[in-house]
Amino acid sequence: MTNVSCALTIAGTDPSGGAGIHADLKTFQELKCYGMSIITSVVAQNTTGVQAVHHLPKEMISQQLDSVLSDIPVHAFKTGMIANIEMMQVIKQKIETISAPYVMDPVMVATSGDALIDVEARSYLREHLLPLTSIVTPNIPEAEFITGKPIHTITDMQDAANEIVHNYGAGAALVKGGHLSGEAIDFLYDGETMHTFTAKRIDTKNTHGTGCTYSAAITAYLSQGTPLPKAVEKAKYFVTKAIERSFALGSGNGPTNHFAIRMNEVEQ
Ligand SMILES: Nc1ncnc2c1ncn2[C@@H]1O[C@H](COP(=O)(O)OP(=O)(O)OP(=O)(O)O)[C@@H](O)[C@H]1O
Ligand SMILES: Cc1ncc(CO)c(N)n1
Repeated sequence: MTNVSCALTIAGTDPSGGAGIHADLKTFQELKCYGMSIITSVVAQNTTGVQAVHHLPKEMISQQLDSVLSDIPVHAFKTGMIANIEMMQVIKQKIETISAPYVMDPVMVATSGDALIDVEARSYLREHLLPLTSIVTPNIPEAEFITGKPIHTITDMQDAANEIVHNYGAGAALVKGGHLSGEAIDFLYDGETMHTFTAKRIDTKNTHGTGCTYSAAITAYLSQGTPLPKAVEKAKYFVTKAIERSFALGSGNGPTNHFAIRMNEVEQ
């Protein structure tokens, strides 16, 4: 027996290394988890956008899940890009058997603006997967889709978090303010308390994969037994450092820096 924490991500790929499965595994590694991954779609993308997408057959997604679940414990897991309803149905069936925290990043559109999931799959995600979550981490446009209401203010964000838990059945909702101006404020509503996480806004265009990195960090901390609000607090610190020290790589939105905290430690 070993006491390592095992974290699993179910998501699409990013060959340029900044988002999706790649961001998730790098984050798991930095936060000292044993990382595992189920690939849903192979995405040809980079810092400028998405060039092509190839979806894996649902049978292959199912088989990857069987390979992991029949062999290795999962202490927390996350989902990211799940492109269509067929995939969602298979994933739903499998994850219902996992008794570990479930973090959903309700990925719909990439930082570049490219759509990553079918329009009709958005509603399936909301109706069938959201009620299974321990926490969902929508950005503003995703929270607007889930609630069907526009979000312009901090009060709108808090109302959305509340509604996503009470009306749509999420275990908890973290509504992220990356798309608003001013401080980078996120609200976590866990069914009882509205928690606020604030960081200074960093003046950078290098935000490719911030949502993936943040939700992967939450998953990592939950897999290690950290309680939810503390897991989000620590993940917010991690993602803020990763943005602060992001890489000016590529000609579009550069990637976050998954070893920013380690670099800090080295320099101090
Ligand atoms: N410029 C910034 N400075 C500081 N924090 C930021 C900045 N942009 C985003 N954040 C923070 O990064 C985290 C991810 O939020 P964001 O809203 O960007 O997610 P997202 O849109 O899902 O990401 P992605 O671009 O990967 O889809 C949140 O904690 C948000 O507050
Ligand atoms: C595979 C994948 N998942 C999520 C995002 C959102 O950043 C992305 N760009 N690519």
